[in-house]
Amino acid sequence: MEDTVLVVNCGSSSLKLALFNNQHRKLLSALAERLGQNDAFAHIDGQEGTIPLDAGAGHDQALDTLVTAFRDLGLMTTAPSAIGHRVVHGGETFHEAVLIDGDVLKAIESCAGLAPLHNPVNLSGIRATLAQFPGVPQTAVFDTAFHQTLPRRAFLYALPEAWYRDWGVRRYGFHGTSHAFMAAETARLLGKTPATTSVISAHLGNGCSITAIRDGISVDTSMGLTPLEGLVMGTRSGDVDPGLFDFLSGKGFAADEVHRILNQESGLLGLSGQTNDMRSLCELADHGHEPSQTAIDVFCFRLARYIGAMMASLSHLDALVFTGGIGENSARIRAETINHLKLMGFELSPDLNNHHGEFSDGRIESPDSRFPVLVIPTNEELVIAREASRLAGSVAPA
Ligand SMILES: Nc1ncnc2c1ncn2[C@@H]1O[C@H](COP(=O)(O)OP(=O)(O)O)[C@@H](O)[C@H]1O
Ligand SMILES: CC(=O)OP(=O)(O)O
Ligand SMILES: [Mg+2]
Repeated sequence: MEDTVLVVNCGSSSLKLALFNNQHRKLLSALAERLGQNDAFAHIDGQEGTIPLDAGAGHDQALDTLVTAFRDLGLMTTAPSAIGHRVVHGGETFHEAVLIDGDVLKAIESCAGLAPLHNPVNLSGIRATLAQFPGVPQTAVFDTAFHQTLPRRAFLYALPEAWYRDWGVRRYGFHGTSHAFMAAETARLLGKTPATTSVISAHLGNGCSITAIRDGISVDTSMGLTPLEGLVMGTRSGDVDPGLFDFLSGKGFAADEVHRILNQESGLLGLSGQTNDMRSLCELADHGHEPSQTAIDVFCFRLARYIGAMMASLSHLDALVFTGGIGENSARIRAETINHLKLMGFELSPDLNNHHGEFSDGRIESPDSRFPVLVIPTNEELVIAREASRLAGSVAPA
């Protein structure tokens, strides 16, 4: 029986599972969605139909249901030899992936206040696999770890210094696993080494962030204390004027209400009044729905501004790279964004941008562009699987 690695990615309302073999080839993947709601369901890739979940099912129940289904279908005949978890917030405690033990669990718990939508569900995924697979080495891979190299000038807010010293109020940055993968892939595609490659990496999924990577190291990023800062996202506002809070409190809004609206009812959903899904938004805009086009315009303009801002941290640029569901699939969003950056010398080839999937080098810039522009599919799960098997390999067999 070959060794396998199970990768668990608990998002705020979803659970993604993937099983890799010891060559790090993906054998199996599954998704549970709408967790905590009445219509929660799960789906195993390659299988017909969906698996209903109990109304209000949480991450632990979804995980148990999917693992049972894997076993029943004969897709998972032995326990995995390692398990890797995506953990969103590692604070300043974690600079790299770690094997999970009681102390690590406590430390992840202590970061939960900084990522209330993410860390509690990450912990519930870890507890569920600890119960399902006792004795299997489990690894936590942190979104924040790659950004622990940010210089002070990039991670400090201009706030009373004691807030950082006493409470850890600073910019942490997220999606680090994806940005690290982008840096390595860009170097590979350009025939360079990561340590000499400087990249601006735009991860555009439901959550969106952009990172400046100087010679392989994260030196600036758009997300901050929490994954709310920065770019426009599916349901998150990204940057707003902090003066908004006082204004809204004058209108009778409580702090937790504002928090919920900025996280769950803003971004593309808030602007369009229709959907947080970029693909649907593009279709609506094509049918003349003006608020959807406005949402797209605000998204692209904010992104272009941030690409410009990331230049301040670099001494040279090897490539601008797009990834995540939007970055990988939407030629329109890439074109509208790059259109704002003519003065900086970015220019796309419309043909390569529209047909990038047909070429293996990922390049989409025009011959006149000052900088290469690439589209690279991210693979956070693969990175987590590699880290989990590397660290499990360091555990002495019982
Ligand atoms: N062809 C497309 N055009 C525009 N947007 C797309 C396209 N395909 C996927 N997307 C968008 O990608 C986003 C989801 O990104 P993804 O990285 O899969 O999400 P998550 O952050 O949940 O992993 C959605 O807004 C979806 O509409
Ligand atoms: C940190 C973050 O924003 O994660 P996601 O994109 O999975 O919501
Ligand atoms: Mg994602």
